[in-house]
Amino acid sequence: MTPHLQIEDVSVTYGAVRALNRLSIHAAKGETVALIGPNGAGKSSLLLAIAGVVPLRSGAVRLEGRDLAGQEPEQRVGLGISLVPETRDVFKKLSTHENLLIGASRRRLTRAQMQADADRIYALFPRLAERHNHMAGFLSGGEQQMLAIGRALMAEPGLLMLDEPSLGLAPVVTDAVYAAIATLRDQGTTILLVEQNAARAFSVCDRAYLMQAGQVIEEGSAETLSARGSVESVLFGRSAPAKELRP
Ligand SMILES: Nc1ncnc2c1ncn2[C@@H]1O[C@H](COP(=O)(O)OP(=O)(O)OP(=O)(O)O)[C@@H](O)[C@H]1O
Repeated sequence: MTPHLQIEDVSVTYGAVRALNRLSIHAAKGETVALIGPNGAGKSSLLLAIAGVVPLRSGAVRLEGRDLAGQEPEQRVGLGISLVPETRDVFKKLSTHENLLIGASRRRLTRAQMQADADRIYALFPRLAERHNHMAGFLSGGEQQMLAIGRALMAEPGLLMLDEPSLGLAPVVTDAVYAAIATLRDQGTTILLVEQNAARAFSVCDRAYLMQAGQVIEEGSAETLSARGSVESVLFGRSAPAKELRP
């Protein structure tokens, strides 16, 4: 069966820096796939390349078999690809609700449809409902992360890419964000999740790739990778008891 997303032999360079080196991964429709690796492994570059924000030096990005070469980032959003970057960009001077509506601006919706979609986001993140009228710039870091995810969801993506969604968040806020990710997974969204917090990623993913220096060095289920102690050696250059990394 054709994978939902297929990355074939992709290389990305920034001048003399090679961020991705002939990397290949795939995700089936509805699968949640984690990308785990240390700083500089190329995780963000991979998401940016899929979103069309950074160009490929070689290789191909395919969505449901279709080569996305030449598709601009906006066109890729139209094809169902949404990226929530590490910077969790929100329009700071607009309200929470306005930020959500902007997320749906490419879809031709009536006001009632837009409100219904926003209500679904509020159900996913009740905290945003409480803050619907607040200016986004005054939200906490965790609320801004929820809003960035909510805005991406308003585009109704088939493929949602999340770059370090737990970064800098308190554990209780991370719990809320991961509960939402689990709900999206259960609803059948294909998710590509970049995390340094392997235990969190393993709590929701079907499969993970371990990345280092722009390449995949191992792939498998959370159980397999935990049992092998692979994550510790990739992230910290050492081996540790597998149970430490179980969620
Ligand atoms: N805009 C850029 N210009 C030059 N080099 C870059 C740029 N962005 C990333 N790099 C380099 O590309 C390599 C991969 O970086 P990337 O941010 O994709 O890794 P990462 O795994 O996401 O790391 P992090 O967790 O720190 O974000 C690194 O060597 C990084 O310094």
